[in-house]
Amino acid sequence: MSVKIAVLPGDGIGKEIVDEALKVLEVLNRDFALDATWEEGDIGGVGYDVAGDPYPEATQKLVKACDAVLLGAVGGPKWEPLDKPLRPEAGLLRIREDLGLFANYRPAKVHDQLLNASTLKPEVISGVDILVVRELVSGIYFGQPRGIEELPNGEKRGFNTLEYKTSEIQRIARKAFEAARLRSNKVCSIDKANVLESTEYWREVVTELHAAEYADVELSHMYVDNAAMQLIRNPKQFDVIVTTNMFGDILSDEASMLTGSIGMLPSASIGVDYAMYEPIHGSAPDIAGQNKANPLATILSAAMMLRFSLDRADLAEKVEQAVENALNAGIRTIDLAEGGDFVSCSGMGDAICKELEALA
Ligand SMILES: NC(=O)c1ccc[n+]([C@@H]2O[C@H](COP(=O)([O-])OP(=O)(O)OC[C@H]3O[C@@H](n4cnc5c(N)ncnc54)[C@H](O)[C@@H]3O)[C@@H](O)[C@H]2O)c1
Ligand SMILES: CC(C)[C@H](C(=O)O)[C@@H](O)C(=O)O
Ligand SMILES: [Mg+2]
Repeated sequence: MSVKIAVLPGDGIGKEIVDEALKVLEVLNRDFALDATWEEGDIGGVGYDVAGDPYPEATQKLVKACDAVLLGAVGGPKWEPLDKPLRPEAGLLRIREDLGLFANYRPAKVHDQLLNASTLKPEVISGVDILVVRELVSGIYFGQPRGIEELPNGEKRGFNTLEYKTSEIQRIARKAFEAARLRSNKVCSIDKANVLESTEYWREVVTELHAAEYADVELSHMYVDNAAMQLIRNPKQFDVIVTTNMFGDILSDEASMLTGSIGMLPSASIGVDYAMYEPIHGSAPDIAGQNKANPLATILSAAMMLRFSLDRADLAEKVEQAVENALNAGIRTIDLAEGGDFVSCSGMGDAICKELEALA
């Protein structure tokens, strides 16, 4: 069956890393009977430059006409002076909202070959396999009112609103419990229920849903400040983490360093009708255009796309195996190299393609 992918490279390293994932898809088309086509669209700063909008209308149409979306990254200093709604990040938030991508899966799995690439001790991280399930279309990112206003005394005030509705908490918690059943059957819900009413309510809803429908899953709750510490102290205690939009953003970047580099963490953002796949990292302006970014997070995001949207779990496994094999062979991008030899971004893409070809 032929499938069509909307490819949105975006800004900074976005094009470099997405190009490597496309090379991998080309090998799958050629040697593994994948029948995928793709069409590129603009998002983020590139969208603003081309169409005056970080989520242009043409992109809105394209993504809705495809089976899945593969995105690189958005943002960069060039667009920081723009008004908020025109900035690249606003485009990313709009595509997530427009496609209803409420569940963001961010797996942090430590590869044994990279134990020494992490800044943490090998014995602390060996065997770590955490799935962060981040709520993606609500919370403080989207709450109203928000803004920056002038007060009567001439001082200014910036404000955002953190809110969660019952249905929004239930649907993300459901996804976390269901994911846990396919893993080690443990969910840790992370909140700040001791201070914030919105997450006090989050805890209440998660607890009720658990009792009513998921009592077979082990559920614990943790405050986010403790969770940030526990992730470093003893990350192996976690299986599935479910949390709010902002806490999930922060904790997933933290969890990425257990794996050695933020360049390793893929993600899947899933809604009812659409799905998008993107690395968790940003556009890395400090290394953009230098062919040295790690493309593995994007290649592994493409693997998640094969599994969840394209009904090709068999090919997802091949890609993941090819990544394992390349790492086993000692291939490293600079972020993983521990001061030793390294390959370029395209060199890593080539190495994965070569390993894939060997699996055909
Ligand atoms: N999903 C997204 O598109 C997304 C995510 C985060 C940040 N951003 C945007 O990206 C821009 C830069 O943000 P930032 O610097 O805070 O975060 P970042 O994730 O872009 O970079 C943080 C650090 O990690 C490194 N890094 C990131 N990805 C890497 C990779 N694949 N290989 C090797 N090293 C990598 C960078 O070089 C940098 O030193 C901002 O405009 C921000 O808004 C976008
Ligand atoms: C760029 C930004 C809007 C985005 C977020 O905060 O969700 C990013 O940090 C991410 O993790 O995808
Ligand atoms: Mg982030």
